[in-house]
Amino acid sequence: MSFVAIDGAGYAIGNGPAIVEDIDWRIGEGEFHCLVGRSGCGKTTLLKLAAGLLLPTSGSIRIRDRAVSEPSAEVGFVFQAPTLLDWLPVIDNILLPLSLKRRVGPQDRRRAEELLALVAMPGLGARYPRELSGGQQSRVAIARALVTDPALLLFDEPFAALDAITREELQDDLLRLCGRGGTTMLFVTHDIAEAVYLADRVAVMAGGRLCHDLRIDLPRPRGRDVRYAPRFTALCRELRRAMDGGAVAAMPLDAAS
Ligand SMILES: Nc1ncnc2c1ncn2[C@@H]1O[C@H](COP(=O)(O)OP(=O)(O)OP(=O)(O)O)[C@@H](O)[C@H]1O
Repeated sequence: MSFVAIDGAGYAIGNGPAIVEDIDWRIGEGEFHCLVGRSGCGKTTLLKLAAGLLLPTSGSIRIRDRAVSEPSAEVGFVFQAPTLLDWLPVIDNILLPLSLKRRVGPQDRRRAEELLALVAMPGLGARYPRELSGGQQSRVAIARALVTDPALLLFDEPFAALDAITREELQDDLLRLCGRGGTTMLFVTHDIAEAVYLADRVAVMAGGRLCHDLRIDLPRPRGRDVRYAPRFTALCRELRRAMDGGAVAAMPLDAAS
């Protein structure tokens, strides 16, 4: 049994054309998968289906063999914009998913402080979002998504608005978080190099369908030097060709696990 199993999933609005169509995809527990594709090809829609924010109009999406029918604490979502609440200090922004459901206690606060340290912002819990850089706000958004200990974490181009250096630092933070194991990640990006650096597997989407998938065989742990390796460039080139329509390959996307 795969951790995430997407079988023939599609989504259309009313009688309109399908926005995503015939998606078959398997994600093994603890794996990091990326989804790349041009603007408007349906990436966000697929992510929303996995989050239970939309329901498929055909096929099915299952997590741990249970159909996804609504948002749940098991699935965290990191959006393109950090969407922090300006009037709450950082620590309360991180605790928000818990405080919306129940009273938070000292143990929750300790956990939030730990998460802040994990995203390289130790001791900054009393600051307000307006006192943070864009990169720091993104880090807080990641900590907030982790506070419920989700089994699956979904990212919708979370670093798109950041400068290249900050982006690389956040990618390294994310790899460090993955190194802790446990959380399965599905990450949407326009950026091919970002996908290759982060992922165990990358799927390419075009016109609402998955048209190519590639296992990333770069060794882990990955550090900055990997970006200059010939294999890294070759993998980026293959994905670029697929995005240009130059390669169509084996589907469905079956995780080895
Ligand atoms: N609620 C909606 N009503 C009508 N059309 C929609 C709706 N949501 C998405 N679409 C259309 O579906 C297509 C896919 O949208 P989606 O946001 O999933 O693409 P995307 O690949 O994430 O794009 P981007 O990379 O620009 O964020 C787009 O053409 C979009 O206009």
